[in-house]
Amino acid sequence: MTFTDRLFKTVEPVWNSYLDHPFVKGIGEGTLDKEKFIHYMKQDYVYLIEYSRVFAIGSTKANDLKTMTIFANLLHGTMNFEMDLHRKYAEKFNISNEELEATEPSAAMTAYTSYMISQAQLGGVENAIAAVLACAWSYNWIGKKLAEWPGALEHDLYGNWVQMYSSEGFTEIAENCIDLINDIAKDKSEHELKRIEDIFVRTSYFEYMFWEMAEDVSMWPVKDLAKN
Ligand SMILES: Cc1ncc(CO)c(N)n1
Repeated sequence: MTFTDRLFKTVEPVWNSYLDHPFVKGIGEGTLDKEKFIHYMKQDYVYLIEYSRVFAIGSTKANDLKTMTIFANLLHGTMNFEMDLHRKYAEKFNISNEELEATEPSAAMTAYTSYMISQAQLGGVENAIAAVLACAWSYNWIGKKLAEWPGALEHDLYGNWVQMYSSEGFTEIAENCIDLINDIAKDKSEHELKRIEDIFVRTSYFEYMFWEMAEDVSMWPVKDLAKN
């Protein structure tokens, strides 16, 4: 059993709950309210900007050129392949790239990305890959599941989302992350593996929180008291 086999067994119930989530089901069934999707895409764009920083930290923490290059390629793939999806959706919704980039961050987006960045900064390269793994892997896992749902790939609004996350290009990003953490885990003690596993579990919880934020179109759990 690989380390990622162990990780999947740990989080499988959490990941299965993504497929039951109304937002994810709405994408797969093509029934999602467009306004909820617009909120999600804007939050996800600024999420990916912060998430990209974790790949940059991973390159910094890498102990060899091969690993440094893997993180640099993942950074490039996220900024120039995955984020094009959001820019194309924004164009469809008449949202400029500048407006997209200036999206006000929600509490869930802030908490999730702050956790990933802090974990990556607090540890070695194993923390950086552990921090990003649930993100890339769970989306590819969801994308491939939804691709089997009738009409999901062809839906005129949400089909592109399912196509992206089930695509060969994104599968390569996810598999690069999986291969990297399995390689790094080879010489780690059980204590270290448990610590890395905890980061993966918490980021899997954060993924669910992000779906909740999208479904509820939420920002912060307090009124905008700071805004006069
Ligand atoms: C919140 C979130 N998790 C994972 C991915 C996949 O990169 C994404 N785009 N957004």
